[in-house]
Order: sequence, then C-alpha cells, then structure tokens
Amino acid sequence: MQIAIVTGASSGIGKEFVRQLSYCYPWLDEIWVIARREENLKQLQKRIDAKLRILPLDLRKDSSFFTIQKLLKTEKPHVKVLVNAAGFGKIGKVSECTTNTIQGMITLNCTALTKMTTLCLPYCGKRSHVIQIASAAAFVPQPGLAVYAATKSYVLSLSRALRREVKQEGITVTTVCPGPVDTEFFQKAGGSLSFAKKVCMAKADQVVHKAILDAAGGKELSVYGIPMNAVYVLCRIIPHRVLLAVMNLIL
Ligand SMILES: NC(=O)C1=CN([C@@H]2O[C@H](COP(=O)(O)OP(=O)(O)OC[C@H]3O[C@@H](n4cnc5c(N)ncnc54)[C@H](OP(=O)(O)O)[C@@H]3O)[C@@H](O)[C@H]2O)C=CC1
Ligand SMILES: CC(=O)[C@H](N)C(=O)O
Repeated sequence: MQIAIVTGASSGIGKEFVRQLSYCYPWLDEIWVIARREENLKQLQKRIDAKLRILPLDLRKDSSFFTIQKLLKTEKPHVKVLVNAAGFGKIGKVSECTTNTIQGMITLNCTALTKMTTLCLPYCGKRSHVIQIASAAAFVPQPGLAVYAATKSYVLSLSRALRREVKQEGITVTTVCPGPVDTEFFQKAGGSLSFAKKVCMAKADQVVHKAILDAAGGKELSVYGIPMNAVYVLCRIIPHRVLLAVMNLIL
C-alpha cells in the first residue's frame, strides 16, 4: 500500500496538502489524515476522490503515537509523502504566555513533528518525500512570537540535518517556510496582525502548490513569494540585531 500522511489536515495548509496530493499523486492508495477535529476530516473526504484514513488524534498526547505506530506496524505501508503541518502559535510577549501555551507549542511544533518523522522514516524509501512545515519565522528571532519562532527554527535545523542523513536512502526532506498565510492560524494566535503581515499574506493553495513542486524537485527549502524570498536573503546578510530593530518598528 502506497500512502501519504498529513498532520494538521483538518484546516489551512494541511487540508490544502490533502486536496492537492489527491490529484498530484492519484496512484496513492490512501491518504492518512491526522487532526483532532474528526468532523472536518470527514467533510474533507466528501470533497476529494482519494481514499482518506481518518485518524482523529491529538498529537500532544503520547497515546496518539502508540496508535500511529501500531497502525504502521499492522499495515506496513510505503510512506511516499509525509507532511508535518500540525502546529500553532500564540502572539504576545513570552511573559504574557501561560506555561501551558508555551509547553503546547513546543510539544506540538517540535516534539510531535520529530516523533511523526522518526515513526514514519522506516516506512519511507526511494523517492519518498518528507515535507516539514516550518515558517519564515524560522529565519530570525521574532519578538511577540518568540516561542513560536524558536520552535520553527528547531524544525528548520532538524530538517536540514535530517535531509543529509536520509539522502542515501533516496528520501528527500523539504522544509517549507511560508510568511503569513490566510488560514485559521491568526484567529487562534490572538493579538493583532501588523500592516506588514497583512500586505504579505499568501493563499494556502499557492504555498502548497509550490511546496509540492519543490518537494518533487528534491529542494531543501520551499519559500513562497517575492517578499519572503527577500526576507530569506536579508536574514542571511544583515546582522540579526539590525533586523530585530527594524522588526520592532514594522511587526
Ligand atoms: N498561517 C500562517 O501564516 C503560517 C502557518 N505556518 C505553519 O503551518 C502549519 C499549519 O498551520 P495553518 O494551516 O496556517 O493553521 P490552521 O490553524 O488552519 O491549522 C493547524 C492544523 O494543526 C492541527 N492541530 C492543532 N493542534 C493539534 C493537535 N494537538 N493535534 C493534532 N493536530 C493539531 C489543527 O487541527 P485540529 O484543531 O483539528 O486538531 C489544524 O489542522 C503550522 O505548523 C503553522 O505553524 C507557517 C507559516 C505561516
Ligand atoms: C505565522 C507564521 O509562521 C508567519 N510566518 C509569521 O511570521 O507571521
């Protein structure tokens, strides 16, 4: 059985991946979709042809990983595509975040992504693609979204190293680093959206379209749009203390 696995499939970027994978990879036997909102996953099945295996799981819970591990052991699928999209962020100073929120971001954005990746890798092989959803927030620290940005730096660092480790096996790892994307993310994140972010807001379908192409091309990074590619270059050439001072003014 050849499958794709998508976490965070109940909305936004993850949901868009499921939709686009279903027609870019029509030969997949199943797409395993993971998120807590089962109803959203059921609704998604009504709108696409691919067979979905609905896994309503909370990835902050250890028990969810036992379920996934058991399923992988039973089905022994070839995981052709793994998309780790589940994640969230909270806007506000670190001192204003509760320890629960901070722990939640680290657990979901870092620990769960790492666990999913390590659980699935033994089932990946030649021409399998691991697609990790990081963020442009991974490029430079982001006051006001500090813990979230730090979790995304972790994802980027982990995924770039992993890419080298699994290259020999023919597995590619592509890290997707979008700027602001129009999804439920910012409703859940609270706080207000800066003018700069509103201007740079991208559509999920375009970010995902590029990510799927970049993964198929074996690229290391997928950065959608001119503004975020400019941010990427600036973050590499301008000292971060200067960037942080500018960000303080515009974000
Ligand atoms: N929107 C943006 O501007 C950007 C987003 N990103 C990243 O993209 C990814 C997707 O976000 P986006 O689509 O925008 O936001 P959404 O809020 O629309 O999607 C988040 C997804 O994560 C799932 N999720 C949240 N908590 C859990 C949990 N405990 N267990 C399992 N699944 C969970 C949600 O499903 P459910 O609630 O049903 O569990 C949902 O499917 C995230 O990693 C985010 O950091 C990166 C850059 C920019
Ligand atoms: C939410 C995001 O990840 C986005 N790149 C941002 O920094 O706003």
